Amino acid sequence: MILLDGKKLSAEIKAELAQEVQRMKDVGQRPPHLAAVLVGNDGASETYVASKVKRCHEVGFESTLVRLPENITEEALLEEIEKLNENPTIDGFIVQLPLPKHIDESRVIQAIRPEKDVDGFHPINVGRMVKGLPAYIPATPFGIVEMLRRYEVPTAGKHCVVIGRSQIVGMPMSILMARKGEPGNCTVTICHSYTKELAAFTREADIIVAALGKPEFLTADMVKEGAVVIDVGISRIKDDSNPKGYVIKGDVKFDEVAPKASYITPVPGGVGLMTVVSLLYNTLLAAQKKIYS
Ligand SMILES: Nc1nc(=O)c2c([nH]1)NC[C@@H]1CN(c3ccc(C(=O)N[C@@H](CCC(=O)O)C(=O)O)cc3)C=[N+]21
Repeated sequence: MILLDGKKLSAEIKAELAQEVQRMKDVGQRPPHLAAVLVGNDGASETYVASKVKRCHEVGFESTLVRLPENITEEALLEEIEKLNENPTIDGFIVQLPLPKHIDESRVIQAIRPEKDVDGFHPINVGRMVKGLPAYIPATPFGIVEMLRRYEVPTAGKHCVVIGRSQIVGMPMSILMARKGEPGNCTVTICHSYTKELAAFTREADIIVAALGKPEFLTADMVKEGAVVIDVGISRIKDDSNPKGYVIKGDVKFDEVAPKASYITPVPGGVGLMTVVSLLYNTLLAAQKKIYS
């Protein structure tokens, strides 16, 4: 079993980004600048956004955190987005999800200028990705593909089963694994809440991407010997014996699945860390106008 080590890989990628930022500064260019919009004060969202800001500084990017109150109106949020769209010193920005229930997420995402949509959630970027045109690839699937690439995990001709069909992970992940190229060239099955006999699919899978958001859902009996197992889950489970008051659990029952897997990602220390560096990478592409020239 080989551990797909997100900590090690993300550190490598951060070093590459830092070097590129230094090169930009050396030729008199300003560093890439990422902004994050955080509405309300959900604990997990606070942690993720704080981590994004921290990583920016580690590689020499500028970052701006736009904090807005939980009760902000949709119109006022759209005005904030328009300011970021128009601000020439900001290369890319994200609106942290989920948003409060009274706000239409889809409308907010569509208000982001595609050139600055470093999350890759705008329909223009989704459409471009599906068509194989230059596009920002959503950070979590991008990070997973980068892990498979750097560990040289063979994917061509393999059966990849993606559990979950979310707009931010399952859907783009399926498209990336099926598309021409390496990693890619997979036969892909998308499983979701209406799938009958889900275990019959996962037991056939050479590669499993668990992105359904149910802690320790994938157990050893659901996995073929030698499968590649990618765990996208991050659930906070209350645990008073832990100083933080919670522990993080993935969608995979790691201890029992790991001995059967050829490659597996841990949680924490796996996909989540790759997500953050992929967002930085997209911001670098934005600053260098590599997607939209
Ligand atoms: N507009 C938007 N874009 C996102 O990219 C986005 C989002 N909204 N909403 C929520 C999800 C989740 N997400 C994570 C980022 C980092 C870790 C991460 O760094 N995880 C660490 C530590 C986890 C912890 O300690 O809480 C690890 O897995 O080792 C996890 C998950 C980005 N998301």
